[in-house]
Amino acid sequence: MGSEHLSARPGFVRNSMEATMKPVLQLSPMTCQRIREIDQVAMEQFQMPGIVLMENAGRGAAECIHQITPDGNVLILCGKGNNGGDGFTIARHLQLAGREVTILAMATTNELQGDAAIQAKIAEAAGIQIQVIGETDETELLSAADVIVDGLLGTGAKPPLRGRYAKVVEAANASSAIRIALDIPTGMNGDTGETGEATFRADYTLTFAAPKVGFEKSNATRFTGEVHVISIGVPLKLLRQFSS
Ligand SMILES: NC(=O)C1=CN([C@@H]2O[C@H](COP(=O)(O)OP(=O)(O)OC[C@H]3O[C@@H](n4cnc5c(N)ncnc54)[C@H](OP(=O)(O)O)[C@@H]3O)[C@@H](O)[C@H]2O)[C@H](O)CC1
Ligand SMILES: [K+]
Repeated sequence: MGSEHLSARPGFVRNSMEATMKPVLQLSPMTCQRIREIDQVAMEQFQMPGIVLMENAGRGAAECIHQITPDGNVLILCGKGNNGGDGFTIARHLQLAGREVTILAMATTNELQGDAAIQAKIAEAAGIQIQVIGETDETELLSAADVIVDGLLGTGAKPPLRGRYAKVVEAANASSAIRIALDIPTGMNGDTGETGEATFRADYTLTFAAPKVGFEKSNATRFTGEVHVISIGVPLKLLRQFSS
């Protein structure tokens, strides 16, 4: 059927954004460890490579970011792990949607491992601008951003923030940008909701697979902002195994 017929069909969704599918099953809040078990089961029992989970996470988060902030340039802060890997993935999808995207990476691509390294290499090949901390004036990058995405630390964080992470988080918090955290605001313990002296103060947190139990603790909302759960594309059968 040609596209000219599609739009004639009653109820045709004109804006593809409205067509974004949501899982029929929403998981209850979980600990970081339990979330990481979802990753393991998806890979071991459902043959889903980690890179597929990361691609789903990144594409879903990019669609949400584009809906929340349809305009303005986007600066994505990428840590050394898979939270950073999500950031590299998001950069490609936002660039594809016509957005101006820059990555501020906490490590060089060849210091990365696994799925994060793959996504970083794809982003490099895609010509996405990647600035490495210490080799650029991050203060200028952060103050010029309209939207800042926190892909520094997620469920693998072990407080306190090391090296330049605290300085980057504080500079991001001091900016006038809209701040969006990936999975968990950097500096927050996803299980307890406890926050360190430097914690990313997000307007929105796009969390993967399920909300984190720490988000329910008092004053956590001050750092998570509005929480959106992003699907990582695992089968409904797996979600049912993890729904209490
Ligand atoms: N199932 C899912 O929900 C999926 C989640 N995804 C994303 O993956 C992250 C978890 O990735 P992981 O690599 O396990 O951990 P992080 O990226 O959060 O951080 C680990 C790296 O950060 C360094 N680190 C740890 N603590 C600190 C600190 N306090 N200061 C500085 N650096 C820190 C750590 O270095 P080490 O030397 O300690 O090893 C690591 O380099 C999850 O949050 C999601 O975003 C998948 O993308 C999709 C499926
Ligand atoms: K984060």
